[in-house]
Amino acid sequence: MLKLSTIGNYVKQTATILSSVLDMDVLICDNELLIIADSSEINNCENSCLNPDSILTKVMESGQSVILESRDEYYGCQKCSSREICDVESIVGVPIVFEGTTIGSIGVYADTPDRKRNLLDKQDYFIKFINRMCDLMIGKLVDESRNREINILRKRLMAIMDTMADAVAAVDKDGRFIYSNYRFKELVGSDYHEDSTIYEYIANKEVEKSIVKSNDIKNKEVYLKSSGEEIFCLLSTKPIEFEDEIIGTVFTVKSMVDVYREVNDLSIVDLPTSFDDILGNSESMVSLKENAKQIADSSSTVLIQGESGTGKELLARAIHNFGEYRNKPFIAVNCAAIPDNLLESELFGYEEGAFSGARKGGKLGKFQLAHEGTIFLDEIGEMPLHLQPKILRVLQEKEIEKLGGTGTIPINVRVIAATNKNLEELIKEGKYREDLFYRLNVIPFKMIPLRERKEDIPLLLEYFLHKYNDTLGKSIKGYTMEAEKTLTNYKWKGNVRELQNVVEYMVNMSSEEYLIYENIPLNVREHMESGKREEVEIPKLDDVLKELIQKAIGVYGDTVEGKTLAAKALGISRATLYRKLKE
Ligand SMILES: Nc1ncnc2c1ncn2[C@@H]1O[C@H](COP(=O)(O)OP(=O)(O)OP(=O)(O)O)[C@@H](O)[C@H]1O
Repeated sequence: MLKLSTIGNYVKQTATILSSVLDMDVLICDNELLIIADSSEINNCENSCLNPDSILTKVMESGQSVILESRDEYYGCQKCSSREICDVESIVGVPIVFEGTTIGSIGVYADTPDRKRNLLDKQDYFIKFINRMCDLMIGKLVDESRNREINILRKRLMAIMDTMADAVAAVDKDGRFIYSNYRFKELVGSDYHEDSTIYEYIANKEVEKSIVKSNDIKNKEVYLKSSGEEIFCLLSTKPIEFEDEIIGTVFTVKSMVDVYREVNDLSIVDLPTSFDDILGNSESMVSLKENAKQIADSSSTVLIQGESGTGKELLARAIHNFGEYRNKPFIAVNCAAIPDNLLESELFGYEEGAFSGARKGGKLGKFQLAHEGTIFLDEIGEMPLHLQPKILRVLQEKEIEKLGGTGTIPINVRVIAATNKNLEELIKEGKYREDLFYRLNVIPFKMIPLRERKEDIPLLLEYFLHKYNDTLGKSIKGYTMEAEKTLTNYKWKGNVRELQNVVEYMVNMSSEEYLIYENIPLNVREHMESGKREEVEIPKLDDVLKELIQKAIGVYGDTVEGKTLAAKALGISRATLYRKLKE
């Protein structure tokens, strides 16, 4: 609700003007009877309230103008305590009405017989004039309230803009700043000053076109000047239109590092692999993990070679997550899974209009997305010959060129490549560049196939049994000796991946307490070296008993006391022990 007190000074000026034009005292109060202005010097009762019996109360209640010809007519004056000292002869009271609601009233007081005559003679003129002044006050009040609303809106908008992660700035037709949010000032840094133009921070022909010709820009890669440096950013613009005229442009700028982070957060399933996930206690595996930990922080290129399913990707992820790279992106690209003609744009990205069907705004490549982190190039042996020099260039120059692009983009990524191919053989066959191989093979790792670390198989069998018990809601206790021996001696061509799949199959097939030989998939059973089931020697019970009793006596001694302790340890009575010894 509009309040007269909001424009207190204007109300006072109005009272003064009315008083001097009409040559009478003027009092203006609001609908709570608070006196906002009083022209009489004697009755300067600002901030005080009117008597509820006053004539202006009546005006407010009725919403009509009132003319009091003599104060004797009005009961409020008759019982007024100031009656003796009051010199008011007659009064004109006019309500101040806004949209049907009385928000205050104006009283004009005649304090001499001449003024009274004047007031009464020209009452119509007086009321008209006072009403006109009321209209002016209402107009002022509406303006004031609109200004307040605009200010509130502006403040809200600025608060919203300042919480935005993107840097936003609005400029006029000359590129001069009208507004820039907190992030924009932060990005530009100490160079920023309000009375500058956008051209001082982004020197780019398209930016000029966007302002002058009101062209939209969508995700254009540009350099933004920031505290004496240049930051690589993504820019979008939108013209500001008002009454069919372009009056400026809004710039939205994102630092490329933020863009990569956002895209990665949204699109990459981060598997928090650690070295503990790489199972294996064999000497070869322990030393491989130790060496890998050693180089986890290094920016040098790593090449992991090994048969399929030996854990190359697992190792790459563990290296990334172990060291300083762990909070940066890990981007995996399977070079064999992407068709040759798409691989280049996938790796390096493309500019808008690079080819027919290219997306508006272009596309970021995997190398850019991996900026400051690790790119895992799986199946690097499948890299087509024509792309090999481009990979070599990233490794050597640390920059990429987008498809259809004109300039180069600096890239800071650690490359981990993996292959199950013999790259040296490929070089001999002319299918692989020797220089690329040596550039990749800076820190080499060779994954050990399962058949060369058979001692790790029981551990893996145990681990995957637990895993699939959990997944499939079963509680199988273990493997029969026959099943375990068969699985341990099998030549795992598909390595851990194959073993894992076999255990999953067996857990699915079993309805017993233990996984048995018959649960093993047929193809594994058929490919056993001997072509028949593994023989498991079962010792005679009496022989086992004999061995255990001899062991216990060996530990506790062949005395009466020793035999008592041995019987206890074996969980049998002393009498049984003596009987067995006798037998
Ligand atoms: N040492 C290991 N401990 C536990 N799981 C492993 C181990 N090695 C491999 N695995 C598992 O085997 C599967 C295959 O592993 P991964 O993809 O890392 O192998 P790879 O050598 O990269 O295979 P490819 O050459 O086919 O890409 C995954 O499910 C992985 O978790």
